[in-house]
Amino acid sequence: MIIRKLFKFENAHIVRGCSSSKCRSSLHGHSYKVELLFASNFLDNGQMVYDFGLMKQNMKDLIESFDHSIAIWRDDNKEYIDAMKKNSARWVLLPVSPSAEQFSRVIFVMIDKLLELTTTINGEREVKLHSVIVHETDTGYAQAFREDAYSLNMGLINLEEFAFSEEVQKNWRDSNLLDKIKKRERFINPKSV
Ligand SMILES: Nc1nc2c(c(=O)[nH]1)N=C([C@H](O)[C@H](O)COP(=O)(O)OP(=O)(O)OP(=O)(O)O)CN2
Repeated sequence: MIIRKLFKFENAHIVRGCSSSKCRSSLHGHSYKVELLFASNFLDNGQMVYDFGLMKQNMKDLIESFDHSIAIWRDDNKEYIDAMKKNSARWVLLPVSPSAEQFSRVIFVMIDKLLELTTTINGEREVKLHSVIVHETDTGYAQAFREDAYSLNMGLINLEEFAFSEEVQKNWRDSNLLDKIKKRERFINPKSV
């Protein structure tokens, strides 16, 4: 069975090198919709694959990092990167360019790592992240499956190379969220949410 949970955020970016001129040369924003799809052949004590409420903790915080922030590709030109960081309190620096495709891969890797490190306590079994869909507009979206997220053909997504501004980190329930994931520390799901 597959379940899906929708998240939303507002984000600004430039996607260098693409064919659409307005997209590659002007800073612009989108109201993103992100769908996380989880799969399991089992149900938990509440007869659910994975309680949607549990997704609104650290998973939501990771996705909300992009809300009202600027997604910056670390290989963009230094002048642009410095200007974005100087003028926006909320920014996320990524090892890949922020196209819908790369956003779906980035979010896949973040959520997948978090899920892998999470001890579930309500009978959840073999819950896997199936795919991540990122709707950039009402008419265009990208869907990353596991093989896409970890495909070297599309560029390595290494969490070590992510940087979140202080203002972004301040809004995480757990201010060490990313460091804990990087250090592969374990998370235990709350009993009640
Ligand atoms: N495959 C992709 N193509 C494009 C991406 C992308 O991430 N992946 N991104 C863009 C731009 O960010 C652009 O702002 C969105 O482009 P577009 O879909 O053309 O947006 P519109 O709102 O103009 O779409 P309409 O369907 O015409 O309303 C470009 N391409």
